[in-house]
Amino acid sequence: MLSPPRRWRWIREQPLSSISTCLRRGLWSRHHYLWILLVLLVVCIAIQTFVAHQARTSSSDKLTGLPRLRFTVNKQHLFPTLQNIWEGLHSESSLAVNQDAGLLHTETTADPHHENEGYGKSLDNILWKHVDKNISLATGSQARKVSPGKLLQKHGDKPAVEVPGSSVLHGTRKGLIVSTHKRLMNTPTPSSVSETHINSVLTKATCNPKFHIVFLKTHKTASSTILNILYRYGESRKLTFALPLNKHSQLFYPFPFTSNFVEGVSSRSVKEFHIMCNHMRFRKFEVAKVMPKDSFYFSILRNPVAMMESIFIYYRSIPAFHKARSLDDFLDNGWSNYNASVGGNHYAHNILAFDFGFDNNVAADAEDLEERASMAIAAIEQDFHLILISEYFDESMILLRHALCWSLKDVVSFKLNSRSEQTRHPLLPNTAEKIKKWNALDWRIYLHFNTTFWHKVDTLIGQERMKTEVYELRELQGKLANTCLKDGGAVHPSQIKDTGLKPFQYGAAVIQGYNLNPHIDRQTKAKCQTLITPELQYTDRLYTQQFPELAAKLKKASKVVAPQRQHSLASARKAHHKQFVRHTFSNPNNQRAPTGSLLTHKESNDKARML
Ligand SMILES: Nc1ncnc2c1ncn2[C@@H]1O[C@H](COP(=O)(O)OS(=O)(=O)O)[C@@H](OP(=O)(O)O)[C@H]1O
Repeated sequence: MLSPPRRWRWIREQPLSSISTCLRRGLWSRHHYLWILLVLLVVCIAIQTFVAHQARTSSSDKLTGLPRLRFTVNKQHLFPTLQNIWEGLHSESSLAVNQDAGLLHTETTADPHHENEGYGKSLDNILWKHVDKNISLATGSQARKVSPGKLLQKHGDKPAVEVPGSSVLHGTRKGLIVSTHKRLMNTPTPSSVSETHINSVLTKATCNPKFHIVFLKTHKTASSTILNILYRYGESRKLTFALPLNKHSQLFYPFPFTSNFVEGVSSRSVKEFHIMCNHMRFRKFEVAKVMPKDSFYFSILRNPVAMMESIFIYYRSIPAFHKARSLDDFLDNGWSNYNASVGGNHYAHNILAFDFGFDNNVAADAEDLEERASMAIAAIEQDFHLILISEYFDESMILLRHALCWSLKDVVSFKLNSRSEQTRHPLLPNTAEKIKKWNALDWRIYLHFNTTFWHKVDTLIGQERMKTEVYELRELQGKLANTCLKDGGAVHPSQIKDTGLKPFQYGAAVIQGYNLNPHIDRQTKAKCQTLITPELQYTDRLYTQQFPELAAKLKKASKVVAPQRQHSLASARKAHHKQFVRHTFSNPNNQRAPTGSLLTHKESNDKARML
């Protein structure tokens, strides 16, 4: 062993050419601690670089759908989504939540819907490619251009329908104080989830599109436009609809819904229904017999003031309105003109409450009005995941698309079932107040859900994001109108060239429709046509696709009746319907059915007029 001074000398005397010698020299030099620090520094930098690289890789994995984890980890469990939160909050127990989430996950990977997704997408792509082409053409001066505003009324800052009293309504946009509110605070709603959590969900989330859906189609609330969205979504993905028995257009409204109103239930010919969306008088326990447990329930409400103006024109022929010279005349003599036990009169009084399955006959000064309103609101909160607002249709679509985990393109639409200006009647200043009083139950329900709607917007989406998405949606709709429509907007029914696309006309209303742009190719035309196909024709088509044999039988039956009667189709259905209803309502359990005509306004009329 060399002593330290001799060791330094020996190292210094070694040739510098060798690296090991160099290192040894450094380490054994008097500044060797500096070398140790340098090495530690290099190691630290290397570790940091490695960690940063790993983080980048994993975040890009999340964005691309976690490809590395896909086969081993359930994404839903990694990042709770907006959709999960909605479901979770409405499930009856945490156990149920877990079961449902598991169910959804299994179905999402195993369901033919997902295998078929490409089918729908490829057809959609044809349309969207065409739209994009049109946009680039539209930048040239020759192109027809339609602003989003021409096709759809702008909402948000301005009410969709200017009715006296709408300022009152807009005053309540956020600031509702309904006596029922406190009581309902304990009801779990999506709004009770913290905003921070939701925002983090919105930025990180991946989610699975929902396709088990129940839409309660309320009256005169823009529900036909939503029906069209659901029909298109389902048809392009080959989903199964819970359609009315015997090719009816409605689920035997106004009778309280019963599971055997649905085609394929009694015969057990349909294994699973994906979407239920035709008019019905809601009864949750009966709907639940038909629809999967994890179904998403939603509906739409409209300001009862604007709604009543629409109803008065559309259902002008119901007994309650018969004698009235005007809406004011009816409202001034409401109770003397209105007999609740006469068929069809339910349209005239608290129709929203009626459609949701409640007793609609309550006076504004009734002692139990507040209690009944609270109960109705609590029941709706319990049964429905989301309640949309017609006045804010575009905002509603954004909320819906997030809840269902759908794309923006999935919720584009053209306004359907809209009256021409000539059949709209401006209301006198105090008429709005009279309507609120006459429909006191509906008014309370509407106020409550108008508030929860905006609360959801604030907590789940945020005002800024909502504005951006509404803008994008309107842009898309404008572009779609440029591609699909002749003259870019709705026309008087007499101007509709293709009679198969003419909407059903009823009462004193003139319901507008659309003409297709004649300069589009066949495939694009087929796709555009789905956007403007009215409710009755589309329901007919889906029934024929889903039940070809039954549809053929019904067609044959109607041909037999045809020579005897002009109104062949309606008559055949009427016979089937009467027989069915007699059978169904001879059961004492179904005695809740209201009296009056067995057929609804749409069904009792001559469909041949329109088909
Ligand atoms: N996108 C959009 N935004 C706002 N409002 C809309 C939209 N689509 C339809 N509508 C209006 O909704 C009314 C028709 O409602 P429904 O389709 O539910 O009627 S029906 O009960 O099925 O007959 C009807 O109202 P009125 O025109 O006042 O009668 C339509 O104009």
